[in-house]
Amino acid sequence: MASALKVNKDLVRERQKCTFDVKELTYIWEGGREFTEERQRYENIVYSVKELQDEVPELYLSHKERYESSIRKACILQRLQNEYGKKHKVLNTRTIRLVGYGAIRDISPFLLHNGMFIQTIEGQGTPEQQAEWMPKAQAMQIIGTYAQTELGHGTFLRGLETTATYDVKTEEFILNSPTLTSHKWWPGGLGTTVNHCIVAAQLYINGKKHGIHLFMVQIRDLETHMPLPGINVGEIGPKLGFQTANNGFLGFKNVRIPRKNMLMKNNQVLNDGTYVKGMNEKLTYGTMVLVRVSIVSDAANVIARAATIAVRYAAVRHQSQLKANEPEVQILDYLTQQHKLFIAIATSHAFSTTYGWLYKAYLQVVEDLGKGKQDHLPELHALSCCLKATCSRDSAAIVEQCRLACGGHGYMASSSLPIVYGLATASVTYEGEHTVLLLQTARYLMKAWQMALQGKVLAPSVSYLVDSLKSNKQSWQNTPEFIVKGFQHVAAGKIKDAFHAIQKHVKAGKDYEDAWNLASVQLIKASEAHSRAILCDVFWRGTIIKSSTASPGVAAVLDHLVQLYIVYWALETVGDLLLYSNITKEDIAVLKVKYEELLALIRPNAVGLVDAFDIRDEVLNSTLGSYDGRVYERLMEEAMKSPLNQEPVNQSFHKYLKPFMKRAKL
Ligand SMILES: CCCCCCCC/C=C\CCCCCC(=O)SCCNC(=O)CCNC(=O)[C@H](O)C(C)(C)COP(=O)(O)OP(=O)(O)OC[C@H]1O[C@@H](n2cnc3c(N)ncnc32)[C@H](O)[C@@H]1OP(=O)(O)O
Ligand SMILES: Cc1cc2nc3c(=O)[nH]c(=O)nc-3n(C[C@H](O)[C@H](O)[C@H](O)COP(=O)(O)OP(=O)(O)OC[C@H]3O[C@@H](n4cnc5c(N)ncnc54)[C@H](O)[C@@H]3O)c2cc1C
Repeated sequence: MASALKVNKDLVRERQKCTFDVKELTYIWEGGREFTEERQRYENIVYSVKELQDEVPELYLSHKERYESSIRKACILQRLQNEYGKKHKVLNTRTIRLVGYGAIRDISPFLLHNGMFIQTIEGQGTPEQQAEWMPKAQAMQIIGTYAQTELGHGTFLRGLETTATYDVKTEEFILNSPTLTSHKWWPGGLGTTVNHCIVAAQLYINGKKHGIHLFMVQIRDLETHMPLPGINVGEIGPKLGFQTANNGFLGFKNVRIPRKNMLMKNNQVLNDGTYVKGMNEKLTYGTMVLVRVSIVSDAANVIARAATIAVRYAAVRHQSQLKANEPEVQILDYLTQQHKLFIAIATSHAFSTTYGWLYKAYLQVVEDLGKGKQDHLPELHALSCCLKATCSRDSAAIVEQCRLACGGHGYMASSSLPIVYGLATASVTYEGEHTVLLLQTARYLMKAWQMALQGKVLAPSVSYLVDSLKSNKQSWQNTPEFIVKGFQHVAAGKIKDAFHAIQKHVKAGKDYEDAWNLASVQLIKASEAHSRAILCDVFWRGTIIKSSTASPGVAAVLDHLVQLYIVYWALETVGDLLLYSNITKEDIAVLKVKYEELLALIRPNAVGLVDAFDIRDEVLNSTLGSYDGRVYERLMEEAMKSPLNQEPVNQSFHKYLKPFMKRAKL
C-alpha cells in the first residue's frame, strides 16, 4: 500500500471517518485470519518477482504475444505456488485464482488444470488412477483441461457426439469425432497449452450406448508438444474476455487409449466389456457441481474488485454542485451513487457468506457419498444450480453498474472495469448456462411442491414451502427476519403458480414436456425467487453468527450491510411482495425510509468497507481504484504508455491523412 503522504486527501479523510477495525472485517470476509495471512504471505512473494511485472501493458500486445506472456507468467506462478506449498502449506484454490489474476491480468491458461482437471481426477478416479495421475498433474509433469463442450452441444450433455467405443480385443477405447459439431470447443488451455484432457464422450460397448463418461486422453507429445496422431487441436480465437484462457477445439480420429483411462470411480468397464453401473449416473457430473459452488465465491470476488474501484473513485471524483456557490462535491455524496455502489459491497458479503454455507453442504454430500448415501445430492444440485445462476448474473449486473458509476473513465481499459466485466459475464454462461441451471432447480422445486402438498417432509432449503401452505399468514413486520419470510412467501407463491400453470396445460391436453416449456418463464422466475430467499436467509443467519464474536464496530457495519441487502431486494421486488405477502403500502413507505437511513449509515464507512476487501493494487490494476487514489495522474501515466504516444507523428499521417487532405476539395 502507498505511503500516507502520497494518498489522495479525500481518501485520507474517508479513512479517518471509518468507525470499525478494517483488518478485523477482512478476516471475517475471507473466512478467517489464517486465510488472510496466508494470502498476504503468498502475495508478498508473488508480487516481488520482477519477471511478473509488465513493461508494456498487456492490452497493447497482440493476441499471440498476450498468450505467450500469460504462459510465461503462469509458469513462474506455478513454480512459486509449488515452492510455497512445500514450505508452508498447500494454497487454497481461491488464493491461487486471486493472486493469479493480479499477475496475469486475465485468466491463467492453467485455470482449467488447477480448477477442473485435477478435481476430476480426484473426484472421478479410482484410487489407482489417482495414484497414477495426481502426482504428475500436481507437479505439472502433465498439464490438462476439462474437455466436455462441443461445437454443437454445451448444455445438453446427453447430446454430446464424441464417441468412445470399447474394443474388447485390445482392451482399448477408440475415440472419434464423427461430425464437425462433435468437435470439442471451448475448453480452457486446450488451444496450445495442455497435453492431456479429461474428455467427455458417449461410451459404446458392443454397439450399445451407455451415455456420457469421462476419459483421460493424452493429446500432445510431452517432448515436442506436437499433436499426437489422430488429434486435431487448435485455439478458437478472440472472445469478449478470457483472452489468455487459451480456449481450444479438439477432434479425434481413431485415437486409442487403454481401458484404464476411463475414469472409473463410479461406472466401470471390465476387461471383457462388461459394463458395471455405479450408484448414480449423475455423479459423472460431479466436478461441475464443485465448480458451480466455487463460482458463488468467484462472484463475491469480482464484485469486491469492481466495488473497490468504483467506491474509491467516487470518493476522489468531484463533479457538480449540490448547492450553488459551494464546492463541487465528491460524487459519493450523491444518494443515487450510494444506491448504485453500497449494494455492491453488501452483495459481495452476501455471496461470500452463502459460499461458505454452500461449500459446507457440498463437503457433507461428498462425505455422505463416500458412505454410499446420496439423499442430499438432489438438494445440493438444485442449490448449486440456482445459486450459481443468480450469483453470476448479479455479479455481471453489479460490475456493469460499478462501471457506469465511474462515468466516462469507467469505460477506460485502464480502469480494469471492462476486464472485470468480461470475467463476470463469462461466468453467467460457463459451467451451465443461466436459464438452463434455473430450470434444473425448477425441476426440483416442482417435486418439492408436490411433496409439500402430500404432507411429506422436505429438505431444509425448501421446508418453507410447508409454512406457506398454512393459511394464517402473520401480519407484516418490517424486520429482517420477517422480510426474509416475505421472500419465502414470494418464492412459494411463484413455485405454486408455475406448478399450476403446468397442470393447466396438461389438463388442456399438452404433454408434460410441452406444458413445462409453456410454463418455463414462470419456472425460472420461481427459481430466481427461491435463490433470493436462500441468499437473504443465509446472509441474515450467517451475519448473526459472525457478529456474535465481532467487535461492536464490525458487528454494526455487518448489520448495516445485511439489512441493506434485504431491504434493497424487498424494494426491487415490491410488486412480488404485494402479490404474495401481507406487506402494505404503508410498510413499503417505511422500508423506503429505512433504505435511505441505511445508505446514510454506510456512507462514512464506504471506503473502509472496500479497503476491508484487501485487494492489492496489483490485483486491481486500475487507474481509478488504487489505494492511493492518484486517479488523474494514473490515467495520464497509462495513456502515455500507448504506442501511439511514443512518436510525435504517426506514419499514417504521411501515408494516408496528408494525401487525403491534399486531394480533399472545398
Ligand atoms: C476447487 C475448484 C475451483 C475451481 C473454480 C474455477 C472457477 C471457475 C473459473 C473459470 C473456469 C471456467 C470453466 C468453465 C468450464 C465449463 O464450462 S465445463 C462445461 C460445463 N457444462 C455444463 O455445465 C453443462 C450443463 N448441462 C448439464 O449439466 C446437464 O446437461 C443438465 C443438468 C442441464 C441436464 O443433464 P441431463 O443428463 O440431460 O439430465 P436431465 O435428464 O435433465 O436430469 C436428470 C436428473 O439428473 C439430475 N442431475 C443433473 N445434473 C446433476 C448433477 N450434477 N448432480 C446431481 N443430479 C443431477 C437432474 O436434477 C435430474 O433429476 P430428476 O430426474 O430427479 O429431476
Ligand atoms: C469463457 C468460457 C469458458 C468455457 N470453458 C469451458 C471449458 O473449459 N470446458 C468446457 O467443456 N466448456 C467450456 N465452456 C462452455 C460452456 O460450458 C458452455 O458454453 C455452456 O455450458 C453453455 O452451453 P452452450 O454454449 O451450448 O449454450 P446453449 O445451450 O446453446 O445456449 C444458447 C441459448 O439457448 C438456451 N437454451 C438451451 N437449452 C435450453 C433449455 N433446455 N431450455 C431453455 N433454454 C435453453 C440458453 O438459455 C441460451 O439462451 C466455456 C464457455 C465460456 C463462455
